[in-house]
Amino acid sequence: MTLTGLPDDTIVAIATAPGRGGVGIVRLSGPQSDTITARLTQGTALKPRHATRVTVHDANGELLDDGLALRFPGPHSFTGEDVVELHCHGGPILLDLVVQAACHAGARTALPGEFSRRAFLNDKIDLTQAEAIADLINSTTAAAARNASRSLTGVFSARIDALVEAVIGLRVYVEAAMDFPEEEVDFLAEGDVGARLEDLLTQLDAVMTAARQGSRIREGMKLVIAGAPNAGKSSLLNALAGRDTAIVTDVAGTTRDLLHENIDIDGLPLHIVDTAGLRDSADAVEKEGIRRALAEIQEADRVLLVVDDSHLPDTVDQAMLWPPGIVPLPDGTGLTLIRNKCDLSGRPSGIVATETGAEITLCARSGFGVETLRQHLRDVAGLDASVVETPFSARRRHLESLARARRYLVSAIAQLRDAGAGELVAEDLRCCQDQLGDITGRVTSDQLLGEIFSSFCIGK
Ligand SMILES: Nc1nc2c(c(=O)[nH]1)N(C=O)[C@@H](CNc1ccc(C(=O)N[C@@H](CCC(=O)O)C(=O)O)cc1)CN2
Ligand SMILES: Nc1nc2c(ncn2[C@@H]2O[C@H](COP(=O)(O)OP(=O)(O)OP(=O)(O)O)[C@@H](O)[C@H]2O)c(=O)[nH]1
Ligand SMILES: [Mg+2]
Repeated sequence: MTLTGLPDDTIVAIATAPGRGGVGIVRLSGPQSDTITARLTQGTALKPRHATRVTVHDANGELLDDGLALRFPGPHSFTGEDVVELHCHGGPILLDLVVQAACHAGARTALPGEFSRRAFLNDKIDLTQAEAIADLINSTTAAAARNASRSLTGVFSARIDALVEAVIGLRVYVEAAMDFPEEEVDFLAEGDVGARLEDLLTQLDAVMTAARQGSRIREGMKLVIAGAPNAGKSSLLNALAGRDTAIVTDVAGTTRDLLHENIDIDGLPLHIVDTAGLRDSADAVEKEGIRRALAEIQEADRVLLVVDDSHLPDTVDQAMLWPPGIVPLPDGTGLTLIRNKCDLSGRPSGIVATETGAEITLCARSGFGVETLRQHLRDVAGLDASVVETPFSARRRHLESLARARRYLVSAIAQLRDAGAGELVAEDLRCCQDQLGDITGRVTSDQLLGEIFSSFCIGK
């Protein structure tokens, strides 16, 4: 570390995906990038930001590869430091040899996320952008990738920065008012502070709604299909997945282990788990299957409780259907009752809202009515196209900070209304600003940085 807290060593890593490929890139970042590259390429001159044909050699001067080198002198590089990329042939053994040669010449191998971390430390990107890089790389649907790209270009950061600016504006005003204790109350009233706080709350809520959707698209929703044996759970999984992934038979107790399937509905990733039918069983294997089913239910965002509608009255108490003796659903877990086999019951397919959630009548075997379930899942995920202007990717971490910022803002509004106390309003606004600052990393602890960047892949 230098006195400024910025790193003074040079890191190296393979930047391309592990495994074989046409081309593989070894990237260096740090003050010795140029001298290390000169050793590897036997001193070939590199014009900044131009590709140059080079031969790459190991510590003994033996030829390793015929490739291209690309030099980005700091601060005009991805990390803000001197960066050199060696575009080699994409063989993993060869690329490792190039990395070893770089290390022999003075570099050290990078930790996961270390390139992005340096870009952050050099103010090239903020935290939401760094997280967007990881999200872009890890996204499993096109919608998630598009959202991450928008966060990377700073769409989310700009929304947070706008909120922070509004908070600062209010803080300045309120703190100025405190300098005139005699007229403080009038000052606050004249400045329309109450209305401005309310306005800020509206803006914050809009960002929260967008962030919640972004987080949903990023993380998806975990759906657990549960119910009595033979209700048609595996048939429903197959209908949602659009292929015969699970074994379906008329033998009660067909599914004994968990079956996982990942699909997406209009870009919303769904992690679906089919489970063993819940019943009292003496069979050791089935018992274990049921134990695993119950454990999955505890982790679910939503449970699809499948029942054979041909044995069911018109109105049912969902709680009564929950198999007796089975642990209740955790708070906050959504429940949708699926009346299956409507071809046998004769009930028209469709959806009705109930006190505790929704009831959907369908036929899993033919797929009739499954589209209604898909639409319902989009709705409960909050993916209402009318809600969001520009979607961006967001994480739980962001939602938590936004929620804390909101609590301080609500408290500030109450302090102003109930006590008219500028000092308390100012303190709440300061805390609110800190929470927002955590999102972009304007004020962030080292521990949080460690958590974020260590989840990256190496070479990023
Ligand atoms: N070969 C290669 N492809 C890549 C990257 C890379 O590092 N190398 N990237 C990285 O992971 C991404 C592109 N991101 C980049 C971001 C900034 C700069 C950069 O040089 N920024 C300078 C100059 C700005 C300019 O000229 O527009 C700067 O910010 O000052 C380069 C790449 C995706 N593709
Ligand atoms: N008529 C009709 N039969 C269905 C429907 N859905 C499933 N079945 C039949 O019901 C039987 C049980 O279906 P599964 O999907 O294996 O049921 P399950 O809930 O996974 O059963 P277990 O794995 O044993 O707990 C099979 O014979 C299916 O063909 C439906 O909508 N209509
Ligand atoms: Mg089954």
